[in-house]
Parts: sequence; C-alpha cells; structure tokens
Amino acid sequence: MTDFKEFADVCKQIEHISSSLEMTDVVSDMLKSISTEELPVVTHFVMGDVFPAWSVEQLGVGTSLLYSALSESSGLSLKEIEDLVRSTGDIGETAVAALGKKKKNKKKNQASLSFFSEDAASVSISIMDVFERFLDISRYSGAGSQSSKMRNLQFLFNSSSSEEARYLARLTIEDLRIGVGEGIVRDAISKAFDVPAGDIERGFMLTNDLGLVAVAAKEGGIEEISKLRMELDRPIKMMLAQVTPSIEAAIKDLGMLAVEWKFDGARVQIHKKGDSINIFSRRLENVTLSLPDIVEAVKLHVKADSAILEGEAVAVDENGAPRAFQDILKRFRRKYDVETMVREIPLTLNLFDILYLNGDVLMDQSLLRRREQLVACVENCDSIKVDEQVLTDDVNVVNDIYAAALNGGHEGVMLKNPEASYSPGKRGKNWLKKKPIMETLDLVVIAAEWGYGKRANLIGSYALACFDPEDGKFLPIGKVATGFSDEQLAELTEVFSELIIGESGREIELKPDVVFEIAFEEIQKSTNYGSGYALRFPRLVNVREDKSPEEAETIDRIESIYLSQRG
Ligand SMILES: Nc1ncnc2c1ncn2[C@@H]1O[C@H](COP(=O)(O)OP(=O)(O)OP(=O)(O)O)[C@@H](O)[C@H]1O
Repeated sequence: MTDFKEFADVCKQIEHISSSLEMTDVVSDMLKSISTEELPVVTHFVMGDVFPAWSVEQLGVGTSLLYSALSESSGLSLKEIEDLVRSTGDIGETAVAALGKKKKNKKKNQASLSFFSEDAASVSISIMDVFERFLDISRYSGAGSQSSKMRNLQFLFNSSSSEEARYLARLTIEDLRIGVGEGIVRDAISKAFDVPAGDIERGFMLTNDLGLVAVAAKEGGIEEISKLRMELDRPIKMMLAQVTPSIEAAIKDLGMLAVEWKFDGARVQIHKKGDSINIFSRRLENVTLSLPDIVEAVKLHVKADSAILEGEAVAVDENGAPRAFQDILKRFRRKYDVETMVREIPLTLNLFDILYLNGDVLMDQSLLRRREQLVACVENCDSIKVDEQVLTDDVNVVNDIYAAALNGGHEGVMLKNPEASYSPGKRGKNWLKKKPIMETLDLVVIAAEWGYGKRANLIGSYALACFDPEDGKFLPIGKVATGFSDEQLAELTEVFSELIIGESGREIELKPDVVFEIAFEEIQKSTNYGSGYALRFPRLVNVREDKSPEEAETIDRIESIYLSQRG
C-alpha cells in the first residue's frame, strides 16, 4: 500500500518542473513504483481526476462543502477559511494553512482532540484509503447527502498532514493544478511499461480510460494493449470538424463530398444494449435521465440488439422547426423537472453515425459503409431519423443544400470525406463544416469579479482564456461583462459560487470548467494577457454547457484568426 504522502511528494516535485519531458519521467517513475491496484487510481489522480468523466461515479463536491469540511477539521470558523482562500488565492494553500493552525491549537488544548475523534491516532492514509473515501462520497446524492460527504472529507483531512492536505483539497474539487494532462500521462505509461506511445494512444482512443490502458500496459505490454476494445456504456471521444473557408476549398481538399445538414443542437452518443439505453453528452457525461423521450425513441425505432450511435438532439417547435440552442441546453440541466421539460421542449434526434453494431466495431470502416448500416437499422419518424446525405463534387449542388439548410433554420452544412474512418476526439480534415461567417469564440472562464452597489452579490465580469493543448494550460485573453441578462447573471453566480478556488478583494479565481461563446469585433495583440492577444468588444452569446474546457479555442486558432484578419 503506497502512502498518499508519496503521491503528494511527487505532486510537489512536479509543481517545480516546467519541462514536459522531465514531468513525464517523474510520472513514469511513480507509475512503475506502485501496485496494479493503485495504478488506475494514480493515473487519474495525477491528472486531477478522481473518476473518468463518463463514469457513473461522480464526486460532486463543490467549494462550499470543501470550505465547511476544512473549517470543521481545522477548528477555524468558515469566515476564517474564506479569509485564507482570499489571502492565499489557492484552495491547496488554504488547506495547508488551516490544518497547520489546527496542530498548534491541538497542542494548546488537548481537550479538543476528542472532537477530532477519527484522527486521534494520527495514522497515515494510503492512496487507496483516499480513493475509497472518494468512492463513498460519490454514492451519496440528494437530501441528507451533505453530512455523509462531510464525514468522509473530515476523516481525510483529519488523517492527513498539512502537506498532504494541499493536494487532497485540490483533488476533492478535481483541480490538481500541477500541469499534468493526458499527453504527459500517455507518454509516461509508454515509458514506464515500454510500449510505443502510438499503441497507448490507440488503446486510449478505444477505451477513453488511461487507467485501464496503464494496467494493460503493465500486465501484458503491446499484446494486452492490442486486446483493448471499445465497450458498450463506456463512451468514446467524439470526432470533430474543422471550419472550411469555402465550399470550393472543401471540394479541393476532399474531392467527392458526403454533404449533410449541420443541425444546431447538442451532440449525443447513444449506447444501446437490448432495452438498456445510455446517452452521453459531448462532455461524455451520462445524460440519460434528462432525455427519457430519446431513450423511448431509440428503444422503439433502432432495430439492433446492440449499437453505439451518434447524432444531434435538436429542440423543435410544434411545426418541427428548430428552436434556439439555449432551449436544448435546458433539457440537459438537472435542476428542471424532466417531465415538464419533455412537454415544453420536445426534441428530435438526427442520427448521423454508427460506431458499433451487434458486436462489431465499425469505427475503422468508411463513412459510407457505416452509413449504410445506420440507415438499415433506424426506422425514420418524427422523433428520430437519419437525415439525407448527398454525395457530390459539384459546387452548385452543395451551395443549394447549404441554402436549403439555412432556410430551414439550421446552422449550415457538414462536408465529410466519404472514405474516412471515424477518428475519436480528432478535429481533422475528414469532417469539414461550413456555416455563415463565424465571429464567435468558445473560451473558458478562469476568474471573475463581484459587481458593485446593487449588484455586489452578483458576479459581473468574467476573465476568459483559450487553451494550450501542448501543456494543458489556460491562457488569459480578456474579460467579458456584457451580453448577460439579469436572470443569467443570477444563475451564473450560483454556478460559479461552487467553483471558487481563490479570492482577493472583489476578484475571484475559478476552477476552469465553464465555456462561454463570445462574439467580438477583432483580435488584437496585447501584452496585458498571458495569451499575447486581447478581444475588442467581447460579449456573451451563449453558455456552452455542452463543451468541456479542453474543447475551448486553442491558442493556435486564436493566432490564425488574428493573422487572417490582417489578410
Ligand atoms: N450532420 C452532422 N454531422 C456531424 N455533426 C453534426 C451534424 N449536424 C450537427 N452536428 C454538430 O456539429 C458539430 C461539428 O462541429 P464541431 O465538431 O466543430 O463542433 P463544435 O465545436 O461544437 O462546433 P459548432 O460550435 O460549430 O457546433 C458536431 O459536434 C455536432 O454536434
């Protein structure tokens, strides 16, 4: 059993390293040194995850619960914890300071020990102890769950040293902040168990779980990795599209095109095993409970024993015409009553891909072959259908389809390579999208400011960042304070209150989790922000609840938009 302290020591070491190669070496050494049981846990922990995004288990600890646990464990008041968050600007440092103070208090007042009953023996905790407690926390939800979660958190903080608490606190809100992302872990697994990085990547593509890949690599090297398969109820990352500047350019790039309407809704991946249906969002979260109408439609109209299907769920009005993008997102929120939502915001599901059918993985087949099988197993009706696809290399034909899509209230067209296989998580050239000039950017909210006067209780301005996939960092690019309705400001304040990880005066630092779609006039060079760019006249268009922070615009894309603006 490895002590959690050893994990915390490695995190501390990594925090002081800037080179990715060195980080990879340290992570690789740690992966080699631990047991097979600990391997999947540590693989996720080191990236700041407790469970994979798609797992049924979810931790669901917000910062307010964490503050209360730290307050109880340290004996400091909630207000003192909040002050520490403000002064240290980091939840990890807050935990270190709070538990440090607790020790001093304990010496002063032995009587208080009985309050910390669970840690009276001051035993060290192992990595697996921490994981077990997290697992227990994930089992509680709804009314009365807070106290059970609290008990577990207190146990963890009471039995950890203040150094361990730094990483424990950050892990609790799944924001470890040591800069280790999927790329580094993939390379570390490859190095630790001597399997080429390409094979690790392929295993990851099929399973979406680096923990599982690490165990396979350790137990049987390439051979075991090559046995990894896609599985029902374990979603895979979705294939994405690049913007094409023009239809002519798309034909030049791909030749023959498979042209489909681009629907404006939310992407879903549906896993069907007999009558058991699971639906995953673009962020790979299990959203089945929000979409009972889609579950029914799939049960009735998809003629397959087992299948993995992909499509776009679109909110429609009584005539079947598409409604605003915000409406579909309401359907995914748990805070609304599902039955009312199903009644008020009906959906249609437009299926456009199939990755698995009756035991066969179809991902490596061409789009055309996959589509034949998709068409054959879906009975088209109002609630679910496979929309038309046209094969052509004639620019006029594509232009007509594009015009018809826009006239119908849809977003544009998808122009796909008919021969291409499905590449999970890739934004390559095999799927192109054409829609009216895109003047919005999807950016991650990393910080914010409380408002003034009457709006002092509302967050009024948000700091935005783009993503650097090289090192997994979010690079500031500007602030947005316009485009919000009062109702939206109140709703967002509630959401962001659970993501506060540091506070200084009116400024708050936020766990990067929420993506804003931002309209802007121009991208300018700037020394004010870490990205080296700033936005002129940014305003909020949408909250992209369907996107994860890693799906925000990359710094490369910002650079290329900047260059294209200059002609
Ligand atoms: N026929 C279709 N085929 C594939 N994707 C479609 C189709 N119709 C709508 N879509 C949606 O379009 C998206 C493809 O664009 P992209 O991968 O760039 O996603 P995105 O970043 O959300 O872009 P956007 O903001 O343009 O929707 C898919 O993720 C899917 O949600």
